[in-house]
Amino acid sequence: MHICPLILSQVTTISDIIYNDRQAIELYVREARKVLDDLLEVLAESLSLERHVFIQQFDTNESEINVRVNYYPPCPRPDQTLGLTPHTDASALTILMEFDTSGGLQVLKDQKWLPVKWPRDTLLVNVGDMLEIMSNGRLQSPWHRVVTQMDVERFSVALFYNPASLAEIVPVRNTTMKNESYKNVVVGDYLQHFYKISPTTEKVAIKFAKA
Ligand SMILES: O=C(O)CCC(=O)C(=O)O
Ligand SMILES: [Fe+2]
Repeated sequence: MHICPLILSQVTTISDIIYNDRQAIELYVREARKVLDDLLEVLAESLSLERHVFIQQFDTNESEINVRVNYYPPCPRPDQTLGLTPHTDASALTILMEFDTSGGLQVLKDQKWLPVKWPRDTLLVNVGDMLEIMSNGRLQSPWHRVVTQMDVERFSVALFYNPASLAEIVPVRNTTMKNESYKNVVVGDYLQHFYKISPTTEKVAIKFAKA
């Protein structure tokens, strides 16, 4: 469901009909945006960068928030069926909410799929490709997937935070650091590329933004 900018969100979607509570979602989105903006500043500081380097790339009126509701029904053959295929999020940051603690989200680390530890009643924040590009690789978007389970259904809500579609994101540069591997990229161009080649079997979409 497209939420921000508001001008694009007037269309009634199937999610409106199913969840019938747009106001609650909009309130959630407003509050989430504050948390995300704080996080962008704190993440920059944690990398010894100027506090504003990431957040300045998000226009207050034009930056985009999209919400996806994921439903994973119980599955008789979890060994043969994934809930969500392996991917990175194209966003800058994603906030994930799940409605029970049944698990299912996994992240690839050292070539192994590991269950993500997700304490009850907590939100999970995921770094997406656009923040990897903006941070010039100092932050990495994880390759993740969701597995199904035989007797358990699961809901999650993913909130994706992106700079405006026409914005050109600019990777931070620091001549004393190695690994300056990304170039400027227009958000809309990146998204178009990302969805054109997705799904993939490894993290290839982001090569589009390599210098
Ligand atoms: O369901 C989850 O926990 C993860 C969802 C996710 O990765 C996504 O929607 O991009
Ligand atoms: Fe994801």
